[in-house]
Amino acid sequence: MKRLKHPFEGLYYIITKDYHFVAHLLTSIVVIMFGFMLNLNGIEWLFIFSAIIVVLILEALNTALEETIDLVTKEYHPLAKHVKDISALAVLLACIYAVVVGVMVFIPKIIGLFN
Ligand SMILES: Nc1ncnc2c1ncn2[C@@H]1O[C@H](COP(=O)(O)OP(=O)(O)OP(=O)(O)O)[C@@H](O)[C@H]1O
Repeated sequence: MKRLKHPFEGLYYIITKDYHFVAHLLTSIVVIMFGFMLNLNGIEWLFIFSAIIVVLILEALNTALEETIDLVTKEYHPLAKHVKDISALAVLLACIYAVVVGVMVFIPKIIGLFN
């Protein structure tokens, strides 16, 4: 239980400070609701959950890196820019993966509803 305390403190902090993380969480809840409505199978759930988790993990690491950089310097520094930009790129790549998974899983299901 003691080892869970710190991750939950991190969760509380990121939910209260990072609206991007909250947006990802809310989007995930909507996607999961659609998953139940469209009766996804096991493999489809696996892809959906992997996409959700990858985005949330990378958004959390992105926030941690941003805070680390801000701790080191508030001044403009090219290396600080590189770290933040690369970290943002990692989140963007995860989001692209999530969109591809979402389209490939949900579009055939939605088309199936009309056939
Ligand atoms: N110390 C710095 N030195 C150089 N460039 C910086 C620095 N801090 C931020 N930047 C640039 O500004 C961009 C935005 O940084 P910022 O810390 O505001 O993150 P963000 O993407 O707006 O995330 P959030 O909205 O979660 O804070 C970075 O991607 C980087 O290009």
